[in-house]
Amino acid sequence: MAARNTGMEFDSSLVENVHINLAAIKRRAETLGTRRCVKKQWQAAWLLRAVTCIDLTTLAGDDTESNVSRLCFKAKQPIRHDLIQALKLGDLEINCGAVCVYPNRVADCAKYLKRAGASHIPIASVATGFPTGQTPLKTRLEEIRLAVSEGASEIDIVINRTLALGGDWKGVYEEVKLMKEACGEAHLKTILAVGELGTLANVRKASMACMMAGADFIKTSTGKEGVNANFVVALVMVRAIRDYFQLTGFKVGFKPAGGIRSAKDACTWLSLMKEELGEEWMKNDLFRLGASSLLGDIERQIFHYVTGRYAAAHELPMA
Ligand SMILES: O=C[C@H](O)COP(=O)(O)O
Repeated sequence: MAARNTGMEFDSSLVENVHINLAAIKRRAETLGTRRCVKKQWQAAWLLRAVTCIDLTTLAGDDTESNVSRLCFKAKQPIRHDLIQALKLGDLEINCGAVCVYPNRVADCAKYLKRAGASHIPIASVATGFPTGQTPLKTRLEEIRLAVSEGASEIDIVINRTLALGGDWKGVYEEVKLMKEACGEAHLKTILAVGELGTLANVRKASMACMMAGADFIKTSTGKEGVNANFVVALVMVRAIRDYFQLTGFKVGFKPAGGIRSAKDACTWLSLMKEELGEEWMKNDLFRLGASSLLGDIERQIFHYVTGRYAAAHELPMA
């Protein structure tokens, strides 16, 4: 992880008079989506990089010890050993960036990552009444402390959209600051839930309020809203990260999440990070892809790269 963002005093000028040039942002986003972003000879390397940036996620009501244990073993060995060898990478160990679960499943992750010899893989827990955040502040803070005590080293909180939609950015800042304190040594990712913020100006303001309060990452979505990660909101968020860095010297990470399912998209996300923030933001201490169903397509593409054909169902045991 990059050096932690210790935040700053609330500065209202950073959340006032925000104007977003929607047409220009959309034009820029279209250039990301349409052109080839990675040369063929680099595709496998980019896909492996993307794997190391995945927060391998399961956030379902029917999560059990058994599917969480599979998730942990998959995070430890996301790409088959023979494919790694076919890429002439020898015994290179590739792990996912983290596993991401509900607080009640954190202890399972700690148990199975240990059993897999992979206790170095961070456990990210969603918290604070994920996905809606509609529980009392005291409960939300307690949930963070509980997840940390069970073994989470990264906490993905949801911001208070009621405060955000009412324009109370100081209120958002103060809650996130308390959440940062509750995290202790754990890294704080703040989920903006962009699909519920109404405007891109609010996305920019929410990004700034969270970073001022000490967010180590800003994350687009819970994966449960109607609108998930997309390149338009991402551009607003990564440019806020750039401005915050210029202002404070703190490097805040970015995590698009929700609906990211294709290997091609994973490369486009990496390309966005490279072009907007530089190569430093293409590594997993400053970039994560929150995804429950992306790894399968990446495996399929790597299989294709190695063998020249697409995998049959039985050839790629999915998580
Ligand atoms: O934080 C991660 C998201 O909940 C994952 O969303 P997804 O299931 O659409 O990949």
